[in-house]
Amino acid sequence: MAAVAPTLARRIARPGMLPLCSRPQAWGRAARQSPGLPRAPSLLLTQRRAFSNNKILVELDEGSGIATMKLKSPPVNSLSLDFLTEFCISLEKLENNRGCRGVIFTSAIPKIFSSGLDITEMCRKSTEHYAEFWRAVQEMWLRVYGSNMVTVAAINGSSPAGGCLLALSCDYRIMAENPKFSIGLNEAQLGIVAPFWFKDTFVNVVGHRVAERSLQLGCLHSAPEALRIGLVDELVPEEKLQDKAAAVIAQWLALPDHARQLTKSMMRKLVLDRLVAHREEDIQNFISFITKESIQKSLHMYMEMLKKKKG
Ligand SMILES: CC/C=C\C/C=C\C/C=C\C=C\CC(=O)SCCNC(=O)CCNC(=O)[C@H](O)C(C)(C)COP(=O)(O)OP(=O)(O)OC[C@H]1O[C@@H](n2cnc3c(N)ncnc32)[C@H](O)[C@@H]1OP(=O)(O)O
Repeated sequence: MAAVAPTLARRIARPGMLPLCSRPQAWGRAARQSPGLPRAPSLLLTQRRAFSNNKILVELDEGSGIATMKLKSPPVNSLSLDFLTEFCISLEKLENNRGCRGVIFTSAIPKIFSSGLDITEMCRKSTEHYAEFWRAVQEMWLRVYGSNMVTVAAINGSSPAGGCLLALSCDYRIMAENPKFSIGLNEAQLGIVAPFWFKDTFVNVVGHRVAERSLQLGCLHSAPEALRIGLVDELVPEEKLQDKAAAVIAQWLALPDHARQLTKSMMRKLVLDRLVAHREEDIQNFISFITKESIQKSLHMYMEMLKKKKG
């Protein structure tokens, strides 16, 4: 996979080529297999297929049609260009497998779901690098938010910024009920601004007032608070998280696919179309913003603060 990743990264990045997400997704794609009766995944005698790359483990239960994508990029599952590339490859494989109808995103790293975008990718790099990186961030969001599959985030650790975006892009969020775990779009704390599509996704989940306050203050919400403001849908003990996620997906999959998919598309289309229509402009905005000396200083200070906290 290591050899494949840079090739795909270039494919995502090259403006002349069709981006992966130009393939129709939740909007205009044929429905997946009919669900039949709802079945509890744990009761099925079925085959499990697994594949993995350097950073993501994927297991597909062929009986239930539910896959689990486990993020495994130590130390903190930061969303680097390589990670995002491998993530999109894995998700595309599942999208192309008509037997796969639902995906659970979770982490293989204790206490951390994802630490968000890899800050080192945004520090003192070339314009070309920033363009490639930001296109990959967009691609992840377009793929998850626009997925035809039922998507559930099983949030088994802290999930700031880009990690929170991944969870927000799913159909349902279940978090481990540990008050030490936090989640939110904390960009303002780093001296940066959440892009409009992060904001739109957040508003669609928690509503305008809660989103505005939380974004302006760069809040990281503890798990109980995240439940209170509707940022996550439920809390469960950590050991029950995966079973609960599978049970929720089975429940959603009990409905006819075409009705669920068209409804999802209707709810999300405006927000998705907005980025699709302004993708290049958004990349240019990111580059102008991130190359400002004041922003580079803020990011540098934030990284120093993380290191100090450790030592
Ligand atoms: C007008 C607007 C126009 C356009 C829009 C423009 C710009 C928008 C731009 C960007 C949007 C960005 C969104 C993001 O996702 S930014 C990332 C935000 N993430 C964070 O704030 C998380 C920071 N990390 C933490 O809080 C903690 O590390 C933790 C809670 C995740 C884990 O804590 P631990 O105590 O378990 O671990 P640490 O010792 O803190 O970390 C271990 C190790 O990992 C490094 N690290 C942590 N997070 C990141 C990261 N996100 N990127 C890169 N590296 C990270 C940390 O420094 C440690 O490294 P060392 O071992 O010291 O080398």
